[in-house]
Amino acid sequence: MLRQLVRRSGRALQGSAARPSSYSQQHALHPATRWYSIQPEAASTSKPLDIDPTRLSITKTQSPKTPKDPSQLIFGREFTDHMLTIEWTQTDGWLAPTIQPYQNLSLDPATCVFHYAFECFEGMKAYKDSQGEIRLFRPDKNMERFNKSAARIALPTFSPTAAIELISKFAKLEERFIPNQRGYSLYLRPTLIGTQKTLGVSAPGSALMFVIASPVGPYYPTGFKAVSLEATDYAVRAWPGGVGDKKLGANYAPCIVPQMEAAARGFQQNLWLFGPEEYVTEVGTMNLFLAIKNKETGQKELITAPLDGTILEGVTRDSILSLAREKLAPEGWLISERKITMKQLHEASLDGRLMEVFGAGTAAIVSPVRKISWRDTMVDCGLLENEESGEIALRMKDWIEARQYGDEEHEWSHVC
Ligand SMILES: Cc1ncc(COP(=O)(O)O)c(C=O)c1O
Repeated sequence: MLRQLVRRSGRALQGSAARPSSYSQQHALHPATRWYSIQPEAASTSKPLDIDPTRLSITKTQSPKTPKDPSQLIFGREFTDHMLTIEWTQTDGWLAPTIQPYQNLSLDPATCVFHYAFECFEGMKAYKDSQGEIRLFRPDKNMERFNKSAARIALPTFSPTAAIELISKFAKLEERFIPNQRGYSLYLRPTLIGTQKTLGVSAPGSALMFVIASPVGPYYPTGFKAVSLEATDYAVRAWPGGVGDKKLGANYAPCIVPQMEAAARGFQQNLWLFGPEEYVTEVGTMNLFLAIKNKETGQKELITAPLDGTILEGVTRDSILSLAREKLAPEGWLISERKITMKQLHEASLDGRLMEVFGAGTAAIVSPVRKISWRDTMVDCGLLENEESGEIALRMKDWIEARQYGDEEHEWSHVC
């Protein structure tokens, strides 16, 4: 693959003209962001092409795998037979997409992704409904976030609808890997890397988007298991003006040591706090929700941190907020995107006003929290001893799954 890439990049650098494409003529590149438009050479050539699904070529594997027994699946260890790849060069734009047998990438050691972390990714899922149709859940949100991440690190942006069309074809091709049971799905990992061979620190002149797929089972195979968190006060995941709100690989490696430290003390995840106020931001790789009763009025409030640049704009977070506004607000709940400090959370717990706490993300949908270790205190998050989840987390999981598996026909569900 790399040989092809280098050959194409070489030709591109000699200034070959953009190929005509009816798709590309109809669909302009994703609105050029500030970050995209500062790539000087890209701006000076004829208009590079957007991703064009009509140019897709498919090469099927000669040695198809037998899908693993669903009960044996471990998250992210098993992969399907094929991968979707789309190369990009500064001059030609996005080249013809291919679906080809799953294989190693071969990249020169000087490739910029290895040195300066030109990498961003997405995490999304395809589900099989009761009719056997394959459905993506809110892929438009993932592609919107993918473009924002790419633009921030000078990687090329693309048409979200074109990418969704290709990912849909890819997911459908791999449908035999998606078990026909509730809780199972195909985890899709769109990834974009800078592939230019250079130690110079500059915008990559070539890139590769690839999508791989991994069949996954229920996060909690035997039902919810509430987790315990350790509040991390010695390391910061994200800060205003930083890139913590983008899904860059470079954001994840530095989180592992605090995670390991929490694990060494017996906690499943760490809770990221921010600033001297110790605002509660995210938990591990999930957004965080709290259900609290107001001290004076007793009004129930569902709270999550605001999108101020220090948290990832989770698709699940957005889905929960939307469902809460649709279904909980009429029951009298206040739905808030606002800051809350660890001290306020602790006070609510001591007063018996903290009803429940849960993480939210694509992998688990919701992850109930039993307790949080903070300074020398263990903060109780409102679950009874024999309870593994609060009511809101349970209801959210049911509502979201109904839309993921197409039990409830909804615009969030994209039939492939
Ligand atoms: C840091 C972080 N926060 C939150 C989330 C949840 O986002 P989503 O709901 O889109 O999976 C993720 C998921 O990958 C994440 O990595």
